[in-house]
Amino acid sequence: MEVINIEGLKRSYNTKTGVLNSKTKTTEALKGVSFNIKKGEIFGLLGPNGAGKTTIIKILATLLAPTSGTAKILGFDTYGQEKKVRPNINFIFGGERNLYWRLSARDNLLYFADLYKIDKETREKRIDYLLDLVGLTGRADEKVETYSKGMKQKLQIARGLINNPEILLLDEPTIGLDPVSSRELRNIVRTLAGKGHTILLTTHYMYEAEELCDRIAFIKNGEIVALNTVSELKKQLNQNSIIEVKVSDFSDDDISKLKSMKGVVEVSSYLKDDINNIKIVCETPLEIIKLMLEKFADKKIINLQIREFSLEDIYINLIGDGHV
Ligand SMILES: Nc1ncnc2c1ncn2[C@@H]1O[C@H](COP(=O)(O)OP(=O)(O)OP(=O)(O)O)[C@@H](O)[C@H]1O
Repeated sequence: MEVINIEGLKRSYNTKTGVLNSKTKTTEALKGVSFNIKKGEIFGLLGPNGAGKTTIIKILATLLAPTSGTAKILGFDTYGQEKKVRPNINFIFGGERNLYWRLSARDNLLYFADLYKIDKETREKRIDYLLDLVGLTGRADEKVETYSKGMKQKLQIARGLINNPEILLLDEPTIGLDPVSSRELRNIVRTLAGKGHTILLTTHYMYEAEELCDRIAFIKNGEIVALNTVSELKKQLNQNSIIEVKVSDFSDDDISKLKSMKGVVEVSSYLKDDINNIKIVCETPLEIIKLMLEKFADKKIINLQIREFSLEDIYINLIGDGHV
């Protein structure tokens, strides 16, 4: 069952430039975006700064009107049917400061529960459940100002779940968090999806998207350039493999020799601690390795591995200069 339907979504921003003789500049942040998300899915929006990801989240969150096209949640238009949409959603923008720092976690949640007019009995049970879900039960009655960044972000997640929303919109949920806190948050997101919540998230962390997302849309300059599961995206890229080699005493001439070997598509390298770190994109990795060991028998190969394309390789291929 699809719970989010986006169809031909466009959004422009008009900004005035200059003070005297000011001119209006129009930015087309979304140029006709369409996609659907199924119930219980974790869907990732990936793309460079300014691609339009937050604009999509804001339109879905009923905070921004589209210029044209539609964004629907559970069949209700996020522009025009806001009152039908809002009880079913909630949103969290990474690093936002809309918690009350002088209040405890529990009192913050009580306050937000009040805004949603949640009855007393449900409210208390839900708050206990959410504090437990995000691992804050032990500190629930301490003031938020004494919390670490990770704890505040976990409380944001609890805040975002206070109305038990079917759909949760997360804009860079783990920004600025340490690896342990990020992992804990990812586990919470996974648990939520397991319970049937649908999650749309943006992130600049490729491993996060790779680990969490059922499907990913890459967005660039306000347009979707690819949309699929990670494994399908990898298949679509091409049939090549990557060989990574660490070798000492490798000259520019040797790199040129590598590049001219049959079956080699692309070679890139960088020097660190006097060791050449070489990445070879090729069609037949085993043959290339055999040839390399023959041609460069006098070189000291420290490490050699064949690996599959990562999401980061796909990102660079789609969003960057077309290379990997
Ligand atoms: N309030 C605004 N006024 C004018 N232009 C805006 C406004 N908000 C966003 N834009 C422009 O719209 C485009 C898309 O911005 P958006 O914030 O959606 O990108 P993003 O993909 O979320 O970027 P980031 O990864 O940096 O958060 C950018 O060119 C941005 O400058």
